[in-house]
Amino acid sequence: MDGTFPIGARAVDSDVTFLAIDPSADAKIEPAFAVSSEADVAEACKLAEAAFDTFRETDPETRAKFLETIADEIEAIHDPLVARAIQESGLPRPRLEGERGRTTGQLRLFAKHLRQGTWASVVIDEAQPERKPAPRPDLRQRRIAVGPVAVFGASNFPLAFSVAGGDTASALAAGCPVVVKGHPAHPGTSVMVGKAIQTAVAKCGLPEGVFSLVQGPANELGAALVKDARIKAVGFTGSRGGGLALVALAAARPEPIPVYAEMSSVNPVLLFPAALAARGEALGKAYVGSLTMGSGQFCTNPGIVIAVDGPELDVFVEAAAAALGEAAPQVMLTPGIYASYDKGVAALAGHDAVETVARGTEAEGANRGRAALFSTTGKAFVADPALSHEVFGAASIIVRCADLAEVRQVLEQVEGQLTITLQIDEGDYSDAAALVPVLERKAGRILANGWPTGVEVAPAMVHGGPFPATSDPRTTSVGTAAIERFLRPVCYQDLPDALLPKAVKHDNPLGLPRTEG
Ligand SMILES: NC(=O)C1=CN([C@@H]2O[C@H](COP(=O)(O)OP(=O)(O)OC[C@H]3O[C@@H](n4cnc5c(N)ncnc54)[C@H](OP(=O)(O)O)[C@@H]3O)[C@@H](O)[C@H]2O)C=CC1
Ligand SMILES: O=C(O)CCC(=O)C(=O)O
Repeated sequence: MDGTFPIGARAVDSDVTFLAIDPSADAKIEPAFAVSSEADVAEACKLAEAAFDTFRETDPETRAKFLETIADEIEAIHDPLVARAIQESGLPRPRLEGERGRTTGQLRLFAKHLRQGTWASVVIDEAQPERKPAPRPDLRQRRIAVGPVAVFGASNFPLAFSVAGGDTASALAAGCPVVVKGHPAHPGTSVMVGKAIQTAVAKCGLPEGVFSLVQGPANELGAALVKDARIKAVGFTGSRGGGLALVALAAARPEPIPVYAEMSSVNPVLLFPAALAARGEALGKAYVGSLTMGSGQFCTNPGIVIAVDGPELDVFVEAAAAALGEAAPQVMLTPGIYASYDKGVAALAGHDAVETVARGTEAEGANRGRAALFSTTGKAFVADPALSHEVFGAASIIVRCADLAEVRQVLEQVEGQLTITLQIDEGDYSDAAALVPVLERKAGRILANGWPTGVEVAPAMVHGGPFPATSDPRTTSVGTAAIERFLRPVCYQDLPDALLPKAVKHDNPLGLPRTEG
């Protein structure tokens, strides 16, 4: 691996460099990576703009093959890629092996989706020249790519939400050239994947500007990318502060653009009485499994448990406390993320209305997050909105409510969420049904008798939700529906067939599914 980054077909170097940090050893690691300049950002955007009209009009089969070629190229570097990602993220091998599979799997899923063709949403309203009192014109609608897209790699998924992650896969599938701002926590992983995409662009004979990667440790770089007039949409996963900063930058441009930011979620879990009575102990253990997985560094992490107080809840809490008390500390992604976790845990531990129920075992070594379990009352939770804020890591708070009416009150207090989980048995169905309208208002995904971590990449998935889970609740960043963020409709009225794009020509040469009006 060298320290250059791909801009179009070139490998770009610089005298200004930065090093990755191995969070496990708390040490800087070689090699040095070139820091991209604002001129590199401008060059990447210029190439992306130049590539746009050709790339967006490639037929779906060409883009499907391109996505599959990216997946093949990533698979070809599996061993060194996973090894480098382990070093840069502190995440364990099985997790990163799985994440590599998820990354190539979602690229191939988008290839399949492109071949199915529904994404183009072709609608044909044939002309009705004889219609009275006025004839109807011939109207043909399809969706086209919005333009070059900026994607911000996420720190917590160095593969599946990073350079070739869901945002990039969906934007490329839509026909949008992509400029990625790599996360500075994993520059080596980013460069390896970036070069795999660069190779796939060349192998598929596509214009070089279809993909570029910029990276560096200062956020001015990302800001320059969002401000570049050639960028037409942004995909982001990270902090609420970071996401909102990008939303503000995009809105302040002379031409404002959409930012699809996935930010902050505490993913409430509701324990209903019959389920608690039947399997409180098993639920307590399983909850800690979901909470501590990956050191809790998932935006789907179950950060709040809500239940009616009583002896059945005590059984759950005791089982959870016992399991969490044995949880070994795990390396967190970056020293900064570890420090902010520690600060968040200390704030909860010092809160007058919060009891510390259990802590994981003592941490030895740097950047190790010690799991933390807290509890509070429904009343205290409703009185202090700070108790519902995300602490990114393996920390969670159990909210003990007086009755189901207070459960509802607590639920109304929480902000928009990616997920809400119900633990229910048949005896709970009528209580749960009464809450469904609240759940729908609050979350993008409602699940029963499972745990929110481990998002399925599938056509029906919604990985989104009302603010602050995302900046735009109308879409998803996981699953094939993510392509819709990067498409817009165009209507062709009475255009002669010779001028119509293939997608809406009279003889349908691409064989795309059509809705006839
Ligand atoms: N809910 C979730 O899914 C996640 C939440 N987080 C939260 O984010 C915290 C920090 O983690 P991190 O992953 O670094 O997330 P950040 O939001 O800080 O950073 C993500 C990316 O956005 C860029 N960025 C951030 N702020 C700006 C800005 N003002 N202008 C331009 N670019 C910006 C960063 O660049 P640069 O590094 O150069 O600043 C980085 O490339 C965690 O402690 C956690 O609380 C993190 C990951 C996932
Ligand atoms: O739980 C998952 O699989 C996905 C979580 C996620 O999207 C995130 O942490 O950013």
